[in-house]
Amino acid sequence: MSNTIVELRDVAIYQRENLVLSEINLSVNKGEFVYLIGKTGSGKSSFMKTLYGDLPLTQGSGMVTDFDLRALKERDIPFLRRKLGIVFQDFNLLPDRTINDNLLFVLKATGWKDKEEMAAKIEEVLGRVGMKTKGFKFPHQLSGGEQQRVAIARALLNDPELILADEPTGNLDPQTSVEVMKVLQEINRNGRTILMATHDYALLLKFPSKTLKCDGSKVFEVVQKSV
Ligand SMILES: Nc1ncnc2c1ncn2[C@@H]1O[C@H](COP(=O)(O)OP(=O)(O)OP(=O)(O)O)[C@@H](O)[C@H]1O
Repeated sequence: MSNTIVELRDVAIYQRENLVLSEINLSVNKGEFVYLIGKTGSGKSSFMKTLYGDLPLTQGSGMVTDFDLRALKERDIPFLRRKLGIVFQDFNLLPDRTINDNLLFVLKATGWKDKEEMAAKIEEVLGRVGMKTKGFKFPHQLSGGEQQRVAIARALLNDPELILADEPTGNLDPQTSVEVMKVLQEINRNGRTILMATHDYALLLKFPSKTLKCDGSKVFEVVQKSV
């Protein structure tokens, strides 16, 4: 089996007719933790959207897990998304139901049927993010950091091959950001591949890892200076 989770060759990314990024050549291997950095408007979100099939790939070639992005049809997208865990800046939890029911909703929507298996899975993912005892709460009863932990737990439900996190600490204070980051690091240590877009350079210094930068419509790997 291939060790590569993401492979982009000569990719250009457009928003409508505007070229956002071009000549992208990169791969992400299984088990890596990769940052995607760059100024606001440099194309980080467009890059992430291309990987999860929200922005069609029209130029170059791209593979994400075993999906060919150029050949991706509308009907393939739910299947691609099942191989991915996606975490956003705003936690996107459904406000009208408890944490357990938020997770149950996703399991049912992705084809799970067995009640006991679903309950066990929910307990497992909440345990991984340190939220096992809070499943009965509603999102508004949790802090931002706790809501983001739940969003990460939700991303883990279908054992994704790749976690795409777009500014996951963007709405959190510095200390809470570090806590959420530790959760992501732990998940990565357990073997999961993570690609995280961020503009939080303090986190990069605290948790150094492979870093890709969007700048001047290019994406390139940067070598972090040691602190
Ligand atoms: N739906 C859209 N339609 C047209 N242009 C868009 C759209 N979304 C983004 N853009 C443009 O594409 C470029 C890249 O935006 P993108 O959101 O990918 O940047 P970003 O690096 O994620 O920025 P931020 O850190 O502010 O989220 C910007 O010039 C933006 O104005």
